[in-house]
Amino acid sequence: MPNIIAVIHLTLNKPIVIGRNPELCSYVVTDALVSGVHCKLYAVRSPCGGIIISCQDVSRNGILLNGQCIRKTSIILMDGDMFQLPNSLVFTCIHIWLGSAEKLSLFEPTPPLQPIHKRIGKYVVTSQCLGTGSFATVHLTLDPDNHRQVACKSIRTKRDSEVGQVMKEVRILMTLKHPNINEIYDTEENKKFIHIFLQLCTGGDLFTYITNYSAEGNRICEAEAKYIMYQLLKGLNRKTSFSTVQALILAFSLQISDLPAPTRTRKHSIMPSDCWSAGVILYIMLSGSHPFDNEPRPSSCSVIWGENSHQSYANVDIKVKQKIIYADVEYHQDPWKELEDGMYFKIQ
Ligand SMILES: Nc1ncnc2c1ncn2[C@@H]1O[C@H](COP(=O)(O)OP(=O)(O)OP(=O)(O)O)[C@@H](O)[C@H]1O
Repeated sequence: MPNIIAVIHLTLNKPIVIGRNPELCSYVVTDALVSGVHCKLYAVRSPCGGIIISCQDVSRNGILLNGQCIRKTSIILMDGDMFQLPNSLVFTCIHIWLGSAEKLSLFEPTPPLQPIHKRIGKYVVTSQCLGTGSFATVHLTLDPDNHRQVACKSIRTKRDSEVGQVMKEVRILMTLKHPNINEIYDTEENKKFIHIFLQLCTGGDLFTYITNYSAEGNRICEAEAKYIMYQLLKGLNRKTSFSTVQALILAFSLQISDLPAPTRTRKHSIMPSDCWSAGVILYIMLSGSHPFDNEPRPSSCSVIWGENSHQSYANVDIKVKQKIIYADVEYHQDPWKELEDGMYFKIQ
């Protein structure tokens, strides 16, 4: 049984800095191979409702994650993971959620007690699910050759034509290198799946960030919205003619998915559909609500009471589509009256 010399408690949205410099670090380790600021620990809420614990290495000598060397990158720490400062302390990550006992979301992926690993090419794909989208499932993955964790996005394919289309787009995106664009490192294909290995985002998603951490309730202040928007537009400006991308806000390592949008032409340096999506994101950041999708969704009660829930969902979708087509956006209510600068922008 190792000696436990200290326990570091990590609280949501309150980073802990570990290193040798007492003025810059909240947890000081004096060993010679430890850098002034060695690494930073974060706890943020995940889009699925759980908590993401991450460690950003900023050191000269790196850290060991379960015996693997990790350098100058951010990693996600799972329950039971061990990370070690070079020739120094070993930390075991234990997830204890001291918040409400209820599950925060019905869709929270419950990690298996014994994580399973699967080899795909040179990558070790873990059973830890980072999230699911309409077309793909994303798993936490190790890239042993490059000493880093990555995200593996697996898309199930049915037809060869689908594979060709997705791969064409992926190959174009792989040529893009920009600090505000989520990098695609590699791909692997087999008869059933295309696996895309992506830069790992450890800071959660923008929507969860807006709705969980902002002092203004469900929205963020104009200055921060401006800063995030600046980075988003820089990423979009670089990507110009590509149809899907995850713009990455580097400072927070947040990811933003493109929203569905009208058709595009090639006249602008940023595609019209991307401008439209960016406008929607700015609206959400400033107001805390969606400009078009703000109708209440049918509750599960409607199923119990025998109502046709598919029909109710379809009705809401039709209303949302109509609002988009007629640019029916509300600017007269709170908070728009107080947002002087924000009023210069309008989604039309
Ligand atoms: N690079 C990444 N790092 C960490 N988590 C990721 C990464 N990419 C995706 N995820 C997680 O996986 C989820 C699903 O991602 P995916 O790209 O398949 O769908 P989406 O873009 O969120 O949704 P949709 O495809 O339905 O529009 C995301 O919501 C996110 O929580």
